[in-house]
Amino acid sequence: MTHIPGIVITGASGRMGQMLIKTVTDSDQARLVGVVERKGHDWIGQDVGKAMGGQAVGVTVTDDPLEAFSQAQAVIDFTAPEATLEFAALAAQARCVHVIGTTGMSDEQIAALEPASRHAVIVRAGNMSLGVNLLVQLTKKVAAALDEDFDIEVIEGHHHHKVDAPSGTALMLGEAAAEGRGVNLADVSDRGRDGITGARKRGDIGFHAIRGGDIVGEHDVLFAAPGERIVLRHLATDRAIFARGALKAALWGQGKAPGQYDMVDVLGL
Ligand SMILES: NC(=O)C1=CN([C@@H]2O[C@H](COP(=O)(O)OP(=O)(O)OC[C@H]3O[C@@H](n4cnc5c(N)ncnc54)[C@H](O)[C@@H]3O)[C@@H](O)[C@H]2O)C=CC1
Ligand SMILES: O=C(O)C1=N[C@H](C(=O)O)C[C@H](O)C1
Repeated sequence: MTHIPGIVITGASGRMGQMLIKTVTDSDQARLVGVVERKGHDWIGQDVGKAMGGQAVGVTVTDDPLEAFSQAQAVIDFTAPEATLEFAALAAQARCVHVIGTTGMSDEQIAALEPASRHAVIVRAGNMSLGVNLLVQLTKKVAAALDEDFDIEVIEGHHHHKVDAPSGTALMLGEAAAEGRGVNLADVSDRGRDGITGARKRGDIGFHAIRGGDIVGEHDVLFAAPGERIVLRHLATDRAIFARGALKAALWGQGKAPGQYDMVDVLGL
């Protein structure tokens, strides 16, 4: 009989947490074995199906991540940077695949994942959807084909609850554009202009963030030259695309060598 991996979802009550719980419980390729919320949350101790307003699913929400991880083969984590760092150490201790969707991590926080990745598989991406990861590849290609006559701007839109900007996806797209051009993103990044900024610097990659209503996630990469413009666009209309990608990553990571991977590895793009 094929082994069906047990999955823990962190940030159970969040927008992505609830979508992930639904995706895993609906799947016949994985089992939901644990759900974690932060200490003091009113879901702790409740059956997560009931807490979500539906039928009981036989999994109780806990604030003890290590206890939950020790029953599992993978942890899917869409929470917040500090929580994700704590979960990385615990997932490594439990030898679970750690799928990280959390965005807004600083360079130092990303570097701090390294010790955990010596003991366990980490799959991290600012966007787990097939469409965006394909767009990343296209952005790299287009940027490599065009010279600096084409100004590159990344424009993103999200719901009014989002706490980080630019989005993780915008940064992935900016990195891809910089890589295609053969430059360092840090050297050319220009974020959110305001005031008398002076004329646009040739070669810069600009970032702009819109926040409003219930926008799930929208990303444009604009290549603008005198006389013509190219726009590469991804529109997310359903968070299920991120949850499906994350579950795919959790299954893909089973039996892989410890290390850090991304969705390009998972999807073979
Ligand atoms: N990579 C991707 O494809 C995607 C990434 N995201 C990212 O996922 C993250 C979460 O997004 P949302 O679900 O919209 O946010 P949210 O605010 O709805 O949910 C976050 C959840 O994490 C929980 N949490 C925070 N600290 C915790 C801790 N120490 N222990 C346990 N739980 C903790 C909160 O209580 C909350 O339930 C964000 O960083 C967002 O940018 C969101 C969608 C797609
Ligand atoms: O916070 C969100 O909602 C999203 N976050 C990710 C990001 O920062 O790019 C992915 C997606 O766009 C939704």
